[in-house]
Amino acid sequence: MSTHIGAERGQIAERVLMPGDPLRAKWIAETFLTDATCYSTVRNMFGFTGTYRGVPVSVQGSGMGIPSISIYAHELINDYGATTLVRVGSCGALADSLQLRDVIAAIGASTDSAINRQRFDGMIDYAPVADFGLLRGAVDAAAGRDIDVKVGQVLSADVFYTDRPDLPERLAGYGVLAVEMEAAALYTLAAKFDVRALALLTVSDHIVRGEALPAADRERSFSQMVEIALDTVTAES
Ligand SMILES: O=P(O)(O)O[C@H]1O[C@H](CO)[C@@H](O)[C@H]1O
Ligand SMILES: O=c1cc[nH]c(=O)[nH]1
Repeated sequence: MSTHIGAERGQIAERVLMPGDPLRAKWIAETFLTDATCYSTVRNMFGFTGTYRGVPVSVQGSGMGIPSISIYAHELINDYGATTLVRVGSCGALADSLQLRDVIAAIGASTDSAINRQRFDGMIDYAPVADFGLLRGAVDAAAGRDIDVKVGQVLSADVFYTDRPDLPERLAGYGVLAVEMEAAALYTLAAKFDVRALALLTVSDHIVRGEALPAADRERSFSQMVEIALDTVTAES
């Protein structure tokens, strides 16, 4: 096992879906995968492997925030050989055009995290971006299911209860659709280790309008996003 995942090498598929919520991981495995088995309960950050249309797929909870997803993505890639990581998360909408339950494919992720300032000595504003093949695959998969996926940039915020709500709202004026807390780290680590990553997000609340879905819906109702993710990761097999 690795430091934070209780699986043997070979128990985790090359294709991994990564919800922040470990109970969303359980719901995805039980609802969408065939013959899913749980390979890790360490810290209750559940991981499952099964098949989707005959292709091995794993689902690993990432936890909330950049430090947590960085640990799981690092170990999935370096200890278990994961090559395709698709985050399936929730987000808070900034753009007026977005409605609750809309699905976003994050083409890039701005962040207020210092991870890349540290990495590049504060000299470079690194731009974490999605893998283009996965992004195109997700757009095609959504079209095949008649789902209107919104492609755009998101903010990966370090702080959920921010003292500076003016900053995300200002970013909305620069095309940032929504706020979540992990994509920038996932994209950066995927680039560092030469693997593929994409963040798909479902709008669970609207930050500007003050609308929100309940916790049970965030855990167990984002079927469209999950189906797009599964179609995408299994498209080339
Ligand atoms: O629903 P998940 O995937 O956890 O994603 C979003 O929800 C959490 C905050 O409530 C953060 O992790 C944010 O990125
Ligand atoms: O990070 C997040 C996720 C959902 N909603 C928010 O407002 N922020």
